[in-house]
Amino acid sequence: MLNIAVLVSGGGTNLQALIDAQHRGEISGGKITLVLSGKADAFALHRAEKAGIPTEVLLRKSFSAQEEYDRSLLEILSRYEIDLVVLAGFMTIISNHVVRHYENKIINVHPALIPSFCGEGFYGLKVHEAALEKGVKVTGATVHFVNEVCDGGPIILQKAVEVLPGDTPEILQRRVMEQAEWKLLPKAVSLFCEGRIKVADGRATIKED
Ligand SMILES: Nc1nc2c(c(=O)[nH]1)N[C@@H](CN(C=O)c1ccc(C(=O)N[C@@H](CCC(=O)O)C(=O)O)cc1)CN2
Ligand SMILES: NCC(=O)N[C@@H]1O[C@H](COP(=O)([O-])[O-])[C@@H](O)[C@H]1O
Repeated sequence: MLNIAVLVSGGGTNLQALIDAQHRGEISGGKITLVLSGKADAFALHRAEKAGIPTEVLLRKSFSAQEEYDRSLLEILSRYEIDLVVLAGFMTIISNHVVRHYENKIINVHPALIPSFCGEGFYGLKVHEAALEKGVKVTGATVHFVNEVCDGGPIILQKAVEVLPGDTPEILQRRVMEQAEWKLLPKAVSLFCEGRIKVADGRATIKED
């Protein structure tokens, strides 16, 4: 059974999708054993506590040096014997040092079809604001491994979502969450725990069941 840490910063709807999938028995071979928040007031922490999952808070601004933050993050992940790290609305860029410790063992969900609307500065509603500003007719969500490049890691799963006339960033965000993020992330975590994701030449492939 793999130990899964879910890193959060906000409302935690993607965390909730993972918790619900686990309760439905859809994440075979893995268990959420830690929720770590980058913000002390994240509602995601309440979702974890309600589900009986241990929580930790680690604030980047509490550390003067990146190395100290990295050391603390790695110590927590080691203490909980974490095998897979899931970034579910986590808004801190993970350093190369930490990425190297968990190469192809950190999964992130991004609310756009990478390589569109991604990278530094593209997070939360800002992603959907950019999509609407550009006038795209289709957007979606991407689940990918995390590497040194923000949103640049091997793509695991993607799902397209229609942009509709009259969409606001909030309406579009909700549709992308409902139709894509909350389906893709549990699926990707389950595939990882089943050992069905292989990475070669910077690309991820899914082994047939
Ligand atoms: N090494 C990596 N770290 C992280 C990745 C990644 O792909 N590689 N993904 C992000 C999540 N994310 C997009 O999916 C993302 C998060 C945050 C930002 C961003 O620009 N953040 C701001 C600060 C925002 C805040 O503190 O409220 C910033 O760094 O200036 C872009 C993309 C998680 N980490
Ligand atoms: N670049 C990262 C990023 O923008 N992540 C996005 O933040 C939101 C978190 O919502 P949640 O806390 O309700 O899961 C989600 O839409 C997620 O895709």
